[in-house]
Amino acid sequence: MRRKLVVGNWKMHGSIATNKVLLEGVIKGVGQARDADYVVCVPYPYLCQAQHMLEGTNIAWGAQNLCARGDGAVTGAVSPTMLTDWGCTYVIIGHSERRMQFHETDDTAAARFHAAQEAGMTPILCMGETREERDSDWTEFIVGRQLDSILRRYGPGVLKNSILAYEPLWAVGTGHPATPEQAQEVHAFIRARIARCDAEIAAKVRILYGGSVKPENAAQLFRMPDIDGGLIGGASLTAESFVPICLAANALDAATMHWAAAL
Ligand SMILES: O=C[C@H](O)COP(=O)(O)O
Repeated sequence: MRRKLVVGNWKMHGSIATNKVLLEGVIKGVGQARDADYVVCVPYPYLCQAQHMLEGTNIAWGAQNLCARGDGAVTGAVSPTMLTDWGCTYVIIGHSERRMQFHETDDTAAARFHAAQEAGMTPILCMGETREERDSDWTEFIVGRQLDSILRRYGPGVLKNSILAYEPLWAVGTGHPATPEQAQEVHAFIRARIARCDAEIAAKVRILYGGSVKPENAAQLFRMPDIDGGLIGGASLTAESFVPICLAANALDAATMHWAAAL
């Protein structure tokens, strides 16, 4: 039984004042929701604020990127141990915005994925195809390549302590999410590809869907058999939209767990 997980990715949004309102609302809204896991990935300058406000709650915090190297002469970079110093337990790796706008590659994503694990964090590896790639029927090729960049370097064992996220670029920030069936198809493909290496790990790894998830569509997406929660961008910026998404995951998980326990 895979526990549902909802991760908010604030991207480059926030201020000390607005974060305070948002986090207070999220703590109030999901503080009692213990049947799923919740994380917020905040911009670096707000890690201190996240730690201060979330320590001792059921909401974890993380970063949106890291440098694969240890402390050293790398101007502008943030090392894995700097993140763990602020209590980060998760870090997003290979988000499409990093790949497109900062020229990050499968190779650099793999190195950062590994560095995050070495520092004791759980990396959230993002994968997904563009609209053109989907229209050319390349979805499995692109997502398979992104997944294989990790598998072929480190083997399936590294997926024990990691999260995968399918985020089709055509759905990110567009208001046009993948249908539950479209997302399920790719999630099932990812799981089957891992199962070729290790069936047990494939059955256990959590695969999130990201791309225009809203309170209105979250439950339908999360109900699909291979979708284990969501990576939420725009809708994670207010408690009014993020909390219902978190609660959708919580309610589904609670219902599924009670059902499974009754068998
Ligand atoms: O990391 C989050 C994704 O990029 C999804 O963003 P979105 O929910 O604004 O579409």
